[in-house]
Amino acid sequence: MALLETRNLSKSFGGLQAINDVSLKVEPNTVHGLIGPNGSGKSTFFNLLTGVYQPDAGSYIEFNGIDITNKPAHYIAEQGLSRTFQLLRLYGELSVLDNVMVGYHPHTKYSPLAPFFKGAEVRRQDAIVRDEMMELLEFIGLAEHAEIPAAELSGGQRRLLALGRAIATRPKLLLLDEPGAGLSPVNVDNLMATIMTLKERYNLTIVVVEHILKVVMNTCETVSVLDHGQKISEGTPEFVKNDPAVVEAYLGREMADEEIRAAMG
Ligand SMILES: Nc1ncnc2c1ncn2[C@@H]1O[C@H](COP(=O)(O)OP(=O)(O)OP(=O)(O)O)[C@@H](O)[C@H]1O
Repeated sequence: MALLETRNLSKSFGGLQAINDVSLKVEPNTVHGLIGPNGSGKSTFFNLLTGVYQPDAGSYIEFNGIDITNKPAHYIAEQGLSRTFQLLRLYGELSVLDNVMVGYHPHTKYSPLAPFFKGAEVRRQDAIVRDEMMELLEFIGLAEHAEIPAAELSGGQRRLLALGRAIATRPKLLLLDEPGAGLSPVNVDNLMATIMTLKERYNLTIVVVEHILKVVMNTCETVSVLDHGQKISEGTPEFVKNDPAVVEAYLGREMADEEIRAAMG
């Protein structure tokens, strides 16, 4: 059974059909890419999945066997659907460790005030959470920076931290919104490796929107392509890369032939 399924998903803003009748399935424990030219509807698609936007009538979204159409964002997040943002939202003054602890917080069983009345049980839980979060920081390569304020991290490290914080919420499905944007080529390679490691370690399913097609081609089992809000192609990276409809969609945006080939290469 698919972990996520949309059926006839549509969203219009006034006269503009930003998402047009998109049906797709995301299989569990896969990395699923979502690509398309600028303005093709990728962000809108994420916003529909996470309950930021309400879809048009006739749309249906199912996650983990539950109908999440028109459900509020907090309910959808509680079901285990989590996302990272293009714009980072880190707590700069908090330590790196505290930033991932914040992500974990909904899972702790005691009240947020409990640390002020630390009993033995609370201290025990604190220690367990700390150990788990340190392990997560090890995985994303930030353990040695655990105690410094997040604001002191480099751009690439902050992106890793944002990823770590999303994973700390223990999602079943993680939506990554352009994780590679602004990264150096070396960091892009690290990011790809990190995505794959985290997927295995935390048994995640990942949907990734990414303009750096190398990331999509190297990490995704399946790729869906949007153009003008419609799904125009879907399949393995190899299939999509060679699909004339996809090349056409990018060319239609006046991208030179060599450029698209190089980007997809
Ligand atoms: N809140 C909104 N109100 C009106 N129009 C919107 C809104 N959000 C998105 N749109 C429009 O919907 C279309 C799809 O935009 P969207 O941001 O989803 O595309 P995208 O594929 O994520 O683009 P990019 O790759 O540039 O981030 C665009 O024409 C955009 O202007």
